[in-house]
Amino acid sequence: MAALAPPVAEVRSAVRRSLTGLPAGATVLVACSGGADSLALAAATAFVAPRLGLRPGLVSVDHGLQPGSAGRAAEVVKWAADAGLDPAQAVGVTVAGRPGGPEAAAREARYRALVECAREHRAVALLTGHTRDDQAETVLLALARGAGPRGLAGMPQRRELSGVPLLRPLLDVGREQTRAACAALGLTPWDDPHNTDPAYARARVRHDLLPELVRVLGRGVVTNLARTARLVAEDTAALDDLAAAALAAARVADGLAVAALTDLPPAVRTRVLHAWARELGASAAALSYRHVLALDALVTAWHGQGPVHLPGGLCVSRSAGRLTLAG
Ligand SMILES: Nc1ncnc2c1ncn2[C@@H]1O[C@H](COP(=O)(O)OP(=O)(O)OP(=O)(O)O)[C@@H](O)[C@H]1O
Repeated sequence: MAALAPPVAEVRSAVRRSLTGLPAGATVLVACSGGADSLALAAATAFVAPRLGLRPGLVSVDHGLQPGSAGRAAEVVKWAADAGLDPAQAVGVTVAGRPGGPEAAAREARYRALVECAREHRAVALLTGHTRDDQAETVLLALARGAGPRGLAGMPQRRELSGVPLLRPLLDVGREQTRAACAALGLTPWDDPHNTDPAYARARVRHDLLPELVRVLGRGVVTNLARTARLVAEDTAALDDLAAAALAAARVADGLAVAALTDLPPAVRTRVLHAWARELGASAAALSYRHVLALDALVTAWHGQGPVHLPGGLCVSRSAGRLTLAG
């Protein structure tokens, strides 16, 4: 028997680690674009899942934005069905124009369709092919836009999306490995032209910035950026726990007691205010650093200023030593 190619073994091990412990008999669904990362993931899942008593399936979303996209999704699905993935399904979505550009709209439509599919098939996990290189790019982009620790923490290995667990089994695997795994298995991945289009910041980071960083600082850069994300994520989780306890302690019937907030470290206090604003109904996407700073000024730089306006038409004011929702 031919020896197993190391990249294939590496991708399979990563998938095994991610899927171990899921309930036997359950369906796990791979989100596959046909690109090297998600194709390697799908092939590994087709191999590993049945050995763990799980049922592997695949869904490929056709955004309808490029010529031939429906044919490509159909090819992925045909390959998947032959590889034993069931369901193997293509789903078309309509991408509406919206602020943030077509990429943002496509991502939103894609995740909505993927979650619907996962629900329909009662999947216990939806798997995406994000790699260590994607993580490094995410960290660099977050650093450049001043996103703070929440951005620098990058993508988690696991999160919930509208009640569906989303897993990223390849977050510790390099992109080179997924390409090599596809080659070793005789699979021909599709190369998304968007991934090389310099109009997109991520494509510029991928093709210009990261290779330059590797050239200047050495090959460890990608792994080190991904490790930074993991370390920041741990610290951020600890600060979030402290903030949750501080928020509970600051609550009064109609808002928050300023005296309970004043002496908190800024990193905890701003988290308390962010979490409270979210509770009041401000959407995470619309709530900016500027809003949180304005709330913080009601606590730490109080000179009788007027209310703070938050996204969603919310209005917070300070009176009698409390922050309350006005109106
Ligand atoms: N059209 C799609 N249908 C289904 N899943 C998708 C689609 N596009 C992206 N995904 C999922 O989201 C992940 C990240 O996609 P993205 O395009 O950001 O990265 P990528 O590095 O180009 O990945 P890939 O090489 O798998 O296309 C993919 O690995 C895949 O799991």
